[in-house]
Amino acid sequence: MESMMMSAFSLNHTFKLRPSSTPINYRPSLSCLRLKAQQSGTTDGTTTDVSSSDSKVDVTDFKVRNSQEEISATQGIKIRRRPPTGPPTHYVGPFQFRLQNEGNTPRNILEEIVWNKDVEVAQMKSKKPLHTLSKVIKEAPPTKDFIGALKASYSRTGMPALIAEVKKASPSRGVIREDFDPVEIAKAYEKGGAACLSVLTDAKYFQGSFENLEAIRKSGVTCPLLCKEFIVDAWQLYYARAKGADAVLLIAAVLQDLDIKYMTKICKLIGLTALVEVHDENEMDRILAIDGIELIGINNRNLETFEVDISNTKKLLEGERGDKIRQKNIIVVGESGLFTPDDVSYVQEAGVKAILVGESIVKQKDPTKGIAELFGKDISA
Ligand SMILES: O=C(O)c1ccccc1NCC(=O)[C@H](O)[C@H](O)COP(=O)(O)O
Repeated sequence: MESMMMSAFSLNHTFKLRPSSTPINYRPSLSCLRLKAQQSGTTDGTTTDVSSSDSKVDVTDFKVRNSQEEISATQGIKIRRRPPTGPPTHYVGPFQFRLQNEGNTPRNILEEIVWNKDVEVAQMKSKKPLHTLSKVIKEAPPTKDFIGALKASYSRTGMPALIAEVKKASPSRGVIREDFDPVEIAKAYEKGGAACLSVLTDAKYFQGSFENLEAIRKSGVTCPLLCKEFIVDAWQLYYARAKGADAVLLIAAVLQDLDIKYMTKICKLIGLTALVEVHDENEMDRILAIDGIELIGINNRNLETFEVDISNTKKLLEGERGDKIRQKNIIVVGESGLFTPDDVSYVQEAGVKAILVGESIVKQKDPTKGIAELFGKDISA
């Protein structure tokens, strides 16, 4: 079973589910590929071309999507990874219309981001297939120790290690910093004592880019870099690594348990640290049940509603969950909505060893000073 799943990531397996006119956002996900291989009777995950009969394809595709929804439901995942009913198309003469309905309209911003990402990744993948990325990665310098940097900073300062976010804009805040120079900001963060940096690479919703990530990596900044993306496909892990990332974000609200399990394995294989992000008790319990997780982020922002509440970090670290985290030696990162030294103390008392901060420091004219203000002291020395 295990080898079959790993082989689903391999390049040589192309899945031809529909004729080429099919919208790309209906390509099967990582998990779909696994199911597909099972359903077509292959034991090694290799391709079965089922395109010879369209109706057979539609039924299989429908079953696969339904199975995925069932798995997500049993895990309490509300985010639908792609539009469940597909975009209905209507033709009037030469014109094609798409009508909005419950099945093809995202329910919230996170769902919208993920649906867009699915399309974007399919396009990027066709331009840079995995074998090309594998070659780049083989030649690339080794990654930097993300967790090591967090631990070293915590020991040095006695305060949560800072993952400082290079963030120009966001869906909840719009443009946060107009005069945005990613390299300058990254250098200012490093000077101010940041242990690691988080670089947003999503263009559509955050005005970020992989060019920013690459530019920061090549600028002489030595902090380990987190590629802050919406990962929906294992290919993105290779892409992030090829572009200079040392760590990636895996969002539990989006990914099923098995995806998280195998993506963290791939991360280890290619030298990346996985920061697994949770927002509620159910997501925390799911992640604590997976072996090998070393770094968990608790997001204080509800990505479906934008509501920010830093007591979320405390809530998820109380009682048995906190005990389990300590037993497993997992480092916890408090994420979002941290603006003052009191906020930092609050999440530190709750049990975090690191914090991920964007808005409050990136919007300061001098982000180096912004860090000192956030901590209430200079943490650079
Ligand atoms: O920031 C948003 O509006 C947002 C919306 C939808 C999905 C993700 C979003 N943000 C990602 C983050 O969690 C933050 O960038 C990060 O934790 C830093 O938060 P902050 O310090 O509040 O800028």
